[in-house]
Amino acid sequence: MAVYTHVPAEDIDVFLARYDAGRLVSAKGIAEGVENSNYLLETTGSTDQGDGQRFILTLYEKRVDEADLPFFMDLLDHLSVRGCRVPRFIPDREGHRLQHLAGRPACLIEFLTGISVTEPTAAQAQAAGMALGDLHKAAQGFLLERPNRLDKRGWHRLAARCGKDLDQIEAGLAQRVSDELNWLDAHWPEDLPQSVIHADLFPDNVLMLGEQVTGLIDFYFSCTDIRAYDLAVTHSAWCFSNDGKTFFGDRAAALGMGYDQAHGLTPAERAAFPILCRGAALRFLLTRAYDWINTPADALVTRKDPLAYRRRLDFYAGANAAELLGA
Ligand SMILES: Nc1ncnc2c1ncn2[C@@H]1O[C@H](COP(=O)(O)OP(=O)(O)OP(=O)(O)O)[C@@H](O)[C@H]1O
Ligand SMILES: N[C@@H](CCO)C(=O)O
Repeated sequence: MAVYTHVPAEDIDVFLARYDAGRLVSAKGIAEGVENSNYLLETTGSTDQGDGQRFILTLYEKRVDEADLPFFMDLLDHLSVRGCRVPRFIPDREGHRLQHLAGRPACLIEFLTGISVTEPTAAQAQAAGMALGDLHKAAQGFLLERPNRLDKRGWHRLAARCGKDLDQIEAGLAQRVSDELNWLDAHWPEDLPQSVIHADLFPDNVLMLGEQVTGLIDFYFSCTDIRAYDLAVTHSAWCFSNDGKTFFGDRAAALGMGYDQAHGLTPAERAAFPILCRGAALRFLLTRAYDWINTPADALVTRKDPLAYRRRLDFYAGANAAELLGA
């Protein structure tokens, strides 16, 4: 589930009155997601904003810093103007995109159609690769910057906060993480091109109709970092079974092909790709491990399995760029 903050329908109706979005017809809490509270709103509205008369209402909970919201808002406007299917933040009649509701920062957001796939096909992975390449092209010229709090230094901080509790998840995991951090410190590429990246392009953040991408959502980790690292994150999320036990080479080759069609990797990015994938695997291993350790087992939020990413890490540690991206 992801409705941490319950808002009475009457309050949503009052909130909506600030916008040219019509009156509330229904408000349903959205179960998916773990970070924020999301509602799907239907309105009577006559408006040229949003897709039909549906909107997303997001209340920001723990990990999103209110001070970062202008970066996300301006980024989505920039990408949208350049043809990317991303949800814009909707301004109220006075031009304000950021509001407060039930004591939380809250925004009304464009609704995009589509569903997120759970078992992507190679053709869907190719479409996701193209959409990521298009995003990187469209991001050129976006001048705002946001540091990646989950960069290598952030991984060290997270590992320190998890400490020996990592061994409660799996015997030897604390040492494994420490060894990997040392290896990445010695090998992480420092001179690859940087840009704004999505940084969390999992299948649940890509809306699709069949093999067409209809929307990229959940930009709340977007930041400035190594551009090819974004492809590594996407690779880690799209090219394995959920438990990380099976690598799907056909999806990986298709993802790489799609990215090449839209943007492409330089030889240096390609050579560094296995290292970037190790970093991506460690990043999700650590955030999942931190949540695992700090979320009670009986909490309403389903904890994601950190070991699914330890297995990916093992795989990446033995792989070369040709295996990961197709010849
Ligand atoms: N603009 C949108 N258009 C259509 N559906 C959306 C939109 N934004 C969010 N959703 C729906 O809400 C769900 C949760 O959104 P989102 O992924 O942003 O939540 P979150 O709490 O940030 O979760 P997480 O970070 O765990 O992915 C999505 O899976 C999707 O079903
Ligand atoms: N995509 C992340 C969760 C939130 O970003 C994961 O699967 O661990």
